[in-house]
Amino acid sequence: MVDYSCYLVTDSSLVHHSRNLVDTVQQAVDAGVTIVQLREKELETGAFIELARKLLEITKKANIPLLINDRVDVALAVDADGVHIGQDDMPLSIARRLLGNGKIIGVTAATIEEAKVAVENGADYIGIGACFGTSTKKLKKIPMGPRGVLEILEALPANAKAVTIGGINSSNAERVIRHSHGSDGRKLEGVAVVSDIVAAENVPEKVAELKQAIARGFINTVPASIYPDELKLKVAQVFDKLRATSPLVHHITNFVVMNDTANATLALGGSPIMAQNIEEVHELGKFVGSLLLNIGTLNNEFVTGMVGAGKAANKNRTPIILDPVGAGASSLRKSTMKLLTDSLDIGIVKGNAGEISCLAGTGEVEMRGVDSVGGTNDGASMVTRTSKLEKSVIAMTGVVDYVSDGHRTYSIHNGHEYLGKITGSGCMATTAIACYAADDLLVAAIAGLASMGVAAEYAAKRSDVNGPNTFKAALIDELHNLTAEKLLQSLKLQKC
Ligand SMILES: Cc1ncc(COP(=O)(O)OP(=O)(O)O)c(N)n1
Ligand SMILES: Cc1nc(C(=O)O)sc1CCOP(=O)(O)O
Repeated sequence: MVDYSCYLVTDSSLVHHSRNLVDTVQQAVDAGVTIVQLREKELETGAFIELARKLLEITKKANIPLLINDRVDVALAVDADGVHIGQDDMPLSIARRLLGNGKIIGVTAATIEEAKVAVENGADYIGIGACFGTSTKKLKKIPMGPRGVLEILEALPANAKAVTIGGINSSNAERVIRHSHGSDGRKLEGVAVVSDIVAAENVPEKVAELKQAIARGFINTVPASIYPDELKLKVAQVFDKLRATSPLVHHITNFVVMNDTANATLALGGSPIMAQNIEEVHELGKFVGSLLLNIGTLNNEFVTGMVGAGKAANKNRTPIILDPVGAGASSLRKSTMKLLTDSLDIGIVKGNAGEISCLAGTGEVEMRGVDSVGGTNDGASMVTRTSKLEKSVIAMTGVVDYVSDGHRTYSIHNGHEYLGKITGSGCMATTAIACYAADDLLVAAIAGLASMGVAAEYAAKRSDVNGPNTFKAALIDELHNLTAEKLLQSLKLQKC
């Protein structure tokens, strides 16, 4: 059985200046890559064969396969373990005739049709790409993201094997593999990586990081169900922990709500930092407990900062909470949401019904500006479906709030109509979720929405509240006055 899980594809033009390609492959193999493909675009045949012989010596000692990119003649000359061919290379049937059945043949596919034809014609595995953008190769098509990879995978027979390639690195490999877990239990065999390994300063460290990320991606545990009373106790526990630890919540958020969300973070017990400049997000990333991305008022600086901070957060395993404000309202917002969900591992997405339906791609709930027009008749199934699709916890706000991790779905029946009469209450709910995100993400999403809902009920009851404006001030006060006991007493939580 071939192990495709950590697949190194070479490119000597990208090798770090401190080594040559042979050293790089030796180090990567020693660190545990499971298969190597020699991919050289500029080498003459003689030099290609010489290099292939050197790499074959390394891979044979480690008992892993060496494949040759495009060049069936070189594979035959050195008796390599097989080839990887693209759509414009030698046809699969001829390559098979020349190499015989004992050799591995991989074929690149960018569409369902290409993948199906390759499998029908006997490809041993499919290289699905490009998953993400890459500077290693000029791409002919827009990257398909993890969702596009899953669509191709699910169209193939259950026993077909596939890896994905294009922009894979140690900070997104876990998400890419996890995202490929299909409804029928199938998944990718692994990920193929060029620059993240060959250009790395420290190859063994990089391969170790990648292997850990890949291993995490393959873990497919179905979480145990939790009864609402047990969950309420967990909410009370995480509230006490929040007050004791005061985690730093990094916001890249819109300027309409920035001040209110910073105050809501402080009132609930977290510590806010608002920073979007790419020059500082990496430095800050080392210290924050969670990263909140809110697309409410977009410009290029915000988007660059979000992607940069998001990648750093994924690398540091810091949870990301996304608020796709008004995602269905314009193409810019929709494409930004797609960019973020495709390129980052998002822990929790919080949105109203319109935003969540836009994320799911169903458009079943319309948007007017940043607001949903109406709701959905079946919020529970909408969040469960979207969570399964996105592999993120989904928190959907409305008259009733719904939270799901794809396996467990709950509804929260707290709040007050004034929440819909002030700007930024949805963004504050996302902030509340981010304050709890150091813990289990399902619990965090419920605790955040519960805190907002219960604080809103206490605020609306106050004698000094006469309308939306006084309510907003009272809401910040009541987030500050919240206690674990109040949450336990007032939280109305149901299992769906
Ligand atoms: C594992 C894997 N998947 C896809 C490719 C791309 O191959 P190809 O289409 O032949 O393009 P080039 O590599 O020749 O640029 C690959 N090499 N490996
Ligand atoms: C060789 C290759 N094939 C692709 C495809 O889409 O078929 S993308 C790609 C380059 C992948 O390089 P990196 O890991 O550095 O992003």
